[in-house]
Amino acid sequence: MTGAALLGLLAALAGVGLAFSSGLLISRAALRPEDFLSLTLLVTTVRALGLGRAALRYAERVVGHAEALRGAQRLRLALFDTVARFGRDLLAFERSGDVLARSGADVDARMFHALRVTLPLWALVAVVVMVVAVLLHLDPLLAGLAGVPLVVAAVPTWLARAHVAALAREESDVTRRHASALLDALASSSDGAGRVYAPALGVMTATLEDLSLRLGAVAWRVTLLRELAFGVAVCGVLWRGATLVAGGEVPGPLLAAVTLGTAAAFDALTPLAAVPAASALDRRARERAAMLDAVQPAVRAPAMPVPVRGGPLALVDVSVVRAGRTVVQGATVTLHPGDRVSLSGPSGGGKTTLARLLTRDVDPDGGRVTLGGVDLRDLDPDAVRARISVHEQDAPLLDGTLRENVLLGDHHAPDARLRTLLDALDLGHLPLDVWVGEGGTRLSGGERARVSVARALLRPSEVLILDEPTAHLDGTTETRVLDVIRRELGGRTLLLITHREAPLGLVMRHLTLRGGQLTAGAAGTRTAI
Ligand SMILES: Nc1ncnc2c1ncn2[C@@H]1O[C@H](COP(=O)(O)OP(=O)(O)OP(=O)(O)O)[C@@H](O)[C@H]1O
Repeated sequence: MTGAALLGLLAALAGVGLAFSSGLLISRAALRPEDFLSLTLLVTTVRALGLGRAALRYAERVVGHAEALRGAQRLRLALFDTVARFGRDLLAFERSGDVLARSGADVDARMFHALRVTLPLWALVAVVVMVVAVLLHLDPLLAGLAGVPLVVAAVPTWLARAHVAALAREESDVTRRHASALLDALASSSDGAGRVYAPALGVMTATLEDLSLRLGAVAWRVTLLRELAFGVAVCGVLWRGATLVAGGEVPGPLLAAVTLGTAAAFDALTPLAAVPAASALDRRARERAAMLDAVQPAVRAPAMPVPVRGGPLALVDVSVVRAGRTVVQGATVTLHPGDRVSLSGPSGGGKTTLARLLTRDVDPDGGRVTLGGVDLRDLDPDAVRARISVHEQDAPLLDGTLRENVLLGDHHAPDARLRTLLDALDLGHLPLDVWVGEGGTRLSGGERARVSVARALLRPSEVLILDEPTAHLDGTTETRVLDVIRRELGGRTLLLITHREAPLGLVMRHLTLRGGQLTAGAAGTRTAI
């Protein structure tokens, strides 16, 4: 049992003890106020239990939440490790609403399991045992009249557990689907597609309302039966206690004590109502975690990685099949350190896929991708990626300031360096502190791309992969950006993916990917430098 559970259990027992001793004190004080010494002892007991119960509750909350937060930290780190395995492909496996639910509701369900499930069950057992043991000492019938309703009051919760668990699981599933659909609707609201989601969101909202009403209906029935059991127990104890007092078998002051003690014991039943739902959500969260663990990401790190030693990056007879279609077939090319190569070809022809082979975001279905002659599959993917700086086609930006986004390239870059680079990229009108919005939505497509290019250029790396860095730009700005790339490149290897004419002086070789075939030289008027 955890420290918090032990404290909670003691607090529950202290609550019953407090009611019992208070009843005793009130009756004693009323019947024999002159018996000062025994009253002093009772007053002290009541005070000790009152303060003790508050202190125990407080300590249980502090210790319990500290334990839960430590558990949440472990769970979140494990979750980040799991989702990080998917790299940039995460959203091909998980919808963003699901990722949100995993890091919110699922972690909550698992971290509070001990407080919401284990503790209430232990506390109830301890309280029932204590009350029955004390009352048995006085009279078996008295013990039965208090103990039986206490146990019976727990039965409706027990009987309703499967129903409540099913409703809670459905509620959590619908909430997750609702979050996913809402995020999709928000993400696509600019082209009106959000309206497509409205009917489905309406249905899910209605389902959630219905589920909440059905859970409420179960809760009030369980509460009503618990209160009935409470009434039966208190009346029964009063009746039997009064009979015993009248017969002289039990001293009068004990009547108030056992009645109040029995009433207080019912407090232990209150948290029980939440146990089936909490337990079901914990199980659901564990199942979902196990399912995600079982999914194989596109790439896996080797158990014993070979140390990365640099050298040429090469594709050796590489083939890639995506969605049943061969997008790269038998591609062979070597990028020597300092090479500057452009890659063009029709849309959907596999250029980005080829770049992702080099960063090991995907593995080839045939052939090998090597760094310094070693297959990337034998290297630590993080170490490989640390050597490569990438500007992705859709230029994803994080919700934050311009400075925060560019600093992702190099955390130590001073403001002056950022400013010079951004000014050179024609972004002088954007202050470093400007908020770029979620995904960079407060910037234009061309501005977003240039921020992403700045970040890639800033990153200390040996290889630079720029996937259509000038796709959104007018001719003048494009020339400017290509000049900056040329200046900032230094001796780095460059792979420039472009649909446009690769600029003279920037690249040394042209590659074309067409119909899955990678060929040297480009169609049309290109001139190799
Ligand atoms: N994660 C994925 N799962 C399945 N298929 C994919 C995935 N990513 C890309 N594809 C498919 O692979 C093919 C090549 O895509 P890729 O993005 O490499 O093309 P591209 O040449 O870069 O295109 P563009 O010039 O339009 O950017 C496409 O048919 C695409 O649908």
